[in-house]
Amino acid sequence: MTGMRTAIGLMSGTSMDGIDLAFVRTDGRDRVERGPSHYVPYDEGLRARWKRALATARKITERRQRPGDLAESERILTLAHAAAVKSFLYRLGLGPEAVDVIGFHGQTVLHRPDEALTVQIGDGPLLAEETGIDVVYDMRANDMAHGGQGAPLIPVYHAALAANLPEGLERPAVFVNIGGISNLTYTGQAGRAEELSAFDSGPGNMLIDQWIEAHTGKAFDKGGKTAARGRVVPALVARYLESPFFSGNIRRSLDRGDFLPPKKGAVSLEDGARTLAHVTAAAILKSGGYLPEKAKTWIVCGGGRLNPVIMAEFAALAEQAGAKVIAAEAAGFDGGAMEAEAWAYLAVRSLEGLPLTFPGTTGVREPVTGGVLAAASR
Ligand SMILES: Nc1ncnc2c1ncn2[C@@H]1O[C@H](COP(=O)(O)OP(=O)(O)OP(=O)(O)O)[C@@H](O)[C@H]1O
Ligand SMILES: CC(=O)N[C@H]1[C@@H]2OC[C@@H](O2)[C@@H](O)[C@@H]1O[C@H](C)C(=O)O
Repeated sequence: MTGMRTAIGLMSGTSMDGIDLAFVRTDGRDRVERGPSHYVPYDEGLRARWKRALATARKITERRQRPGDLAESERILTLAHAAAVKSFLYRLGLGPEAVDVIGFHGQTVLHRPDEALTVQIGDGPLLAEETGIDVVYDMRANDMAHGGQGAPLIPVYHAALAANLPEGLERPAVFVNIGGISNLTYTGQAGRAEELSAFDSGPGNMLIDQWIEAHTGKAFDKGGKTAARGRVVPALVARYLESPFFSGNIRRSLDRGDFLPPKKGAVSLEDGARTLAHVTAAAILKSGGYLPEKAKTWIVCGGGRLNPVIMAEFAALAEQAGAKVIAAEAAGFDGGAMEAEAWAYLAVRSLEGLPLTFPGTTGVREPVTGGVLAAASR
């Protein structure tokens, strides 16, 4: 029988708000025991640094290039992750020997699937040295080398979770992550990886975040309070939904720069926030039309589930389509930790040489494994 391993997954997503950590015991197949999770927010200085890194990274033409101060940012990001791992272990009363492997996502600073170019800053060997734990990192590269779009990678973890969906939940159930960007996973009737159908579905919170920050200096619309005071501006919604991304072409994954917030002054702060919350929900429904079957239940994870206006807009649109929207917690999962859990699971799959991606997830030619191992010297 294949053994279980303990892993910590680390996710610094496109919202660039902080580091999610999760502890998982798994065989990298269908056995998954979810453990505790933790979150370490970035301070304003770091968030500003990652934003500058996105601009600097536009110069990159080959994924190993680190123009300007990107190498320094990579080191700072890695050390922030090492500190987060140490504080997580300290809280759990564990030492590094209790963990077999870390799954390290790093920070995406550039994603151009059409040019087979995806760049995550994050120094795996440095993280292994700092923590004393083996690290699997750079999990998107091998997929791209085999014709995939390098994202999304979470679907194979959704497939493992789908094996344990609660009774009474109407199928098909589709996982939706509403992070900076949103993405969908249809796991198929049997929850088998070969039946997976997954792709990015549109802007998640990133437009709302940028809109709120430009007007108020705050990082996001906490509790959807600003959006709740506004109204939907249909002409603005139409402009977003007319994007060729929604017309069923071949793009399965998005970059932060693929959608931009409205120009300041185009509409009021409140109407902008409300309209963008509607766009987030409408984009999911629109992209959901390309799944093999219509969703009956949408299981929402990611920070967007904490924005009641996004959730209300989504629930209303889903109801018109005969479906229900529930937060991941209502299905027994942790909607905040799911991506970090996935990175722990993927790291174990990588060690096992199991595929991370499939034709139905990233468009890769055939199922491929991925990730690079940086061994710790213990
Ligand atoms: N209490 C809240 N009220 C409203 N919105 C919230 C709340 N908490 C988090 N969010 C939103 O969720 C975002 C963070 O979501 P999440 O951590 O899932 O994104 P991510 O993992 O960085 O992105 P991705 O999944 O695209 O990589 C925040 O930037 C904010 O927009
Ligand atoms: C290139 C990149 O970092 N993509 C992210 C982003 O954030 C959400 C969506 O776009 C998803 O495709 C992906 O992250 C998740 C964790 C994934 O790969 O499954």
